[in-house]
Amino acid sequence: MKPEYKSTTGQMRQAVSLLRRAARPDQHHLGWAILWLAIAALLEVLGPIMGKALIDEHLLPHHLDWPRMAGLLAGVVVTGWIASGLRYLQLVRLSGLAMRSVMRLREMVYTHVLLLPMSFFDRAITGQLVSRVTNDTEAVKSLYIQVLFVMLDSTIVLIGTMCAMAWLDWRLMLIVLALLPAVLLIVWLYQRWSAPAVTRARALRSEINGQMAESIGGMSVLQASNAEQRFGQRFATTNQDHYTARLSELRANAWLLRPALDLFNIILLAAVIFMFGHREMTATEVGVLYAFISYLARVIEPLIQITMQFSQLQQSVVATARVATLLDEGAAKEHTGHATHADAANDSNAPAVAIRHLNFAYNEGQTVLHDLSLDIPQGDFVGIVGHTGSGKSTLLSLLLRFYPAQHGSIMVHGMPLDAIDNERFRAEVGLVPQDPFLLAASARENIDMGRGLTQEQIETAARAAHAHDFIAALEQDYDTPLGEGGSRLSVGQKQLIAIARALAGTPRILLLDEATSHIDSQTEQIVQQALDELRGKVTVIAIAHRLSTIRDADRIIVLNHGRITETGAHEQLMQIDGGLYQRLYLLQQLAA
Ligand SMILES: Nc1ncnc2c1ncn2[C@@H]1O[C@H](COP(=O)(O)OP(=O)(O)OP(=O)(O)O)[C@@H](O)[C@H]1O
Repeated sequence: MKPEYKSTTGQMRQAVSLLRRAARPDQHHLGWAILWLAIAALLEVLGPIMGKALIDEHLLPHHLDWPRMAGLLAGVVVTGWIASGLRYLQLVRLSGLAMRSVMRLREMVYTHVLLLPMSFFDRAITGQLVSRVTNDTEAVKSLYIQVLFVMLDSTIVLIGTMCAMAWLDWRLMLIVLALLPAVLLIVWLYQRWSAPAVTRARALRSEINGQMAESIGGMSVLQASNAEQRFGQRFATTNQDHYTARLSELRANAWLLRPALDLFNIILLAAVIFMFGHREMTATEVGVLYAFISYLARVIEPLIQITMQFSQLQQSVVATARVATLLDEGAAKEHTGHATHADAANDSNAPAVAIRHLNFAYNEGQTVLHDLSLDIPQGDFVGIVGHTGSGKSTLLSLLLRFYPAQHGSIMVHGMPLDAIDNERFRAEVGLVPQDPFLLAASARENIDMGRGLTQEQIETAARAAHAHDFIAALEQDYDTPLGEGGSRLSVGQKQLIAIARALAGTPRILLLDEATSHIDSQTEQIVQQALDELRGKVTVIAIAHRLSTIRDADRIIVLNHGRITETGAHEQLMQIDGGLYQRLYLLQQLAA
């Protein structure tokens, strides 16, 4: 995934639409928050008006009406106090909204990632993806608090204060208003200056996560190839770039934003005092001056608040836009075909797999499979062999619907692959991958994989895979935690668990992608025995590098540069003088 440098407006639009989506169930809170914040702003605006009344009507004319004076003074204090209380409560309300929205957003992102097509993961970098789900969604929370609370609150206070100023002296208010566009100019300049740095800093942080995850994941290879220094240097460069990007962001803040706003504050005060200086001060104008100066702070402060949030706001908008981009990434085609298990089961004469004129390329112009046609009868054991890169795993990926074929067709039990609904398809076809993927969970959970299977189903599958005995010997048998990636098992045992997992779904077709490549001959025999017991009941399609494992297959398919060059049983293929299979087999015999 490359960092996307979209326009700020584009990012903002993306971010806002995502925020609205995530906050939809909490929308009513927003209405209430606006109402209470408006009431708080009104109360706050009342303070200087009461202060003005105290000065103009009592202090200057020495009209010492103590009860009314005490009332006005208490009014100034109490309105300010209630306004703060209301504002605090709205902050709590909006923070709750923010956290619930982030929770929803995380769920949305994770569920979406689970549905992405395999082609997406060919490009994706794990660390960056994890960063989207965790860091970026967390940054969205700041966006809620900033946009919803600070911005909303500050805008309401600003509007209230301007109205109160207009009521006191509209000409003075106009002067203040005329000067406000200067703030917008400052903010615009700041944004232009700092936006590229903000985007860059985020992208680099993601890159840092990516590098960390990659290095930790491949630590044994990294250390064994003495690459620590090189990786350390690469990391240091990215880290330095990140530091530089953050620094230019801070520079924009320190050199432009803060000084410009302070200067603006002084200009505004000077303008108001200058206007008063040019007028004949009457006694009543002292109160107005007091109220005006009080209000000026209430104009400047929200403006500073709004502008000071921009740096955080930009970071959050960038993060939110990246989450939105991930959510826009097309999910894998939802297969909702009506061809169910029952339909397929009825067609008992149809081949388990029928492939016609299949062509496939990962990237345009680089065809990996060329015009493949093939029938695999139900219950057959078929081996697929060929050189590295000949397209064996690709063929399996297409049978598993991980990628759509560009030309040609694949039928499973007489049904076009696309027409079978997802759930049935996954139940029908089991996979034992080359590298068994084990969760940091118990043996039971690893076989079950969230399918809600009974203990009996799990045990039957484990027995069929010859995994029951070693699982039963673990201290908590099926409930024993297997460690991260199944670290407490041998490679062969992991493979047997993976076979048990595939068998537990009672598939009618079992795909094995070099399932015996990492295991010793003894374990291989166990796997072989397990597969032999499935013969006739399940259609087995096995990719094999070690040809001894498919020697007894009903049919062996030899792939060469994405084309089927030979097919037949072992004996038949051995008859083809100079044939690829014969050469591969003899080579392996020699090596043994
Ligand atoms: N995700 C991918 N994106 C682009 N090209 C790919 C991808 N996976 C495989 N290829 C290419 O497709 C070709 C066939 O690869 P494939 O993995 O199917 O071969 P294979 O016969 O299974 O090899 P091996 O025996 O080494 O596993 C290779 O040239 C490979 O580089």
